[in-house]
Amino acid sequence: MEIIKTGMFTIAGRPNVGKSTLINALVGEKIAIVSDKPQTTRTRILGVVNRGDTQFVFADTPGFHKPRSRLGDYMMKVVRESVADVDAVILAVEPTDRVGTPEELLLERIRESGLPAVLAINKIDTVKKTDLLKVIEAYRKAYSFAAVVPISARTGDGLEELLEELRSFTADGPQLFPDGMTSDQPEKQIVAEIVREKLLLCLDREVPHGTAVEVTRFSERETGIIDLEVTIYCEKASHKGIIIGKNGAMLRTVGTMAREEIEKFMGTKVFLETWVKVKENWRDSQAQIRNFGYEA
Ligand SMILES: Nc1nc2c(ncn2[C@@H]2O[C@H](COP(=O)(O)OP(=O)(O)OP(=O)(O)O)[C@@H](O)[C@H]2O)c(=O)[nH]1
Repeated sequence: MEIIKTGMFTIAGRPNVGKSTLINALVGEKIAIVSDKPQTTRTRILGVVNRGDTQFVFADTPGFHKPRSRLGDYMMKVVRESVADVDAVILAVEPTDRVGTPEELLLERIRESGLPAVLAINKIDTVKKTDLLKVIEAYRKAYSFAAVVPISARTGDGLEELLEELRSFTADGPQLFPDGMTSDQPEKQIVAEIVREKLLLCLDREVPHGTAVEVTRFSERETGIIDLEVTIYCEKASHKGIIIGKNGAMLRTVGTMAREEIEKFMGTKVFLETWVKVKENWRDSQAQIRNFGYEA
């Protein structure tokens, strides 16, 4: 069907509320990495969903938090900018009946922007219906939302209802992204993010949060096989040892898990070579941050 309507939406919410899971579930493909550790998402990621005559474009944003380093400053900037230029804001919240400080701050910003806000109460697979009513009531009292939709990004519950609510904020306009394009993320970046996700999964919190991943080689053979070389940068020599692990065991595990997922994503066989390098304090250096694709 020809696309004649488009809408841009931002998904705001505290760290770990499930923004990346939601954007992946809406798009139907993994474009953002997910982990149980907060502050996983570093850059703005766009996800594209076509339904009938409408194209929905979603922007995932880094979790709302207090900056502690330059990378933190940059993430806050992305959050601030992401509420501009959109048709409506989706505020994703945990299914708890107390409006927390991060939510109050986000609502403050949404109010200032004058944009309509749709409340998406996520993770409803973890609460009873009666408790959900209390959550709805607490949020209805706190803000006048254009709509309130209980969802589970994990099971897919409520997602079509969410799209239906968002349809009223779309406007007549040309298709923004071509058919088949589900994200503005270049493949290289998605590959790097998959590796970072596996680091987050396999290592204790402190180590992966100080890492950046760069795809240093990406070439395709005539047979379709893809050769990848990925360099993992960490902040300390001691972290390098942890990432590599005893006899390289940790790096092998991370590499295997990443490769399997990259193969699924690319739809072809992949050879993955991984390197670990120390780059001290990269998080505090503007130039380095830009170098890793987090445009400041
Ligand atoms: N039970 C349940 N868990 C969920 C749901 N959605 C997300 N999660 C889990 O919540 C955790 C955080 O999910 P993410 O999607 O990474 O959260 P985020 O808001 O993008 O996090 P940041 O990148 O830190 O801002 C993961 O462990 C998810 O599996 C849901 O609907 N139900």
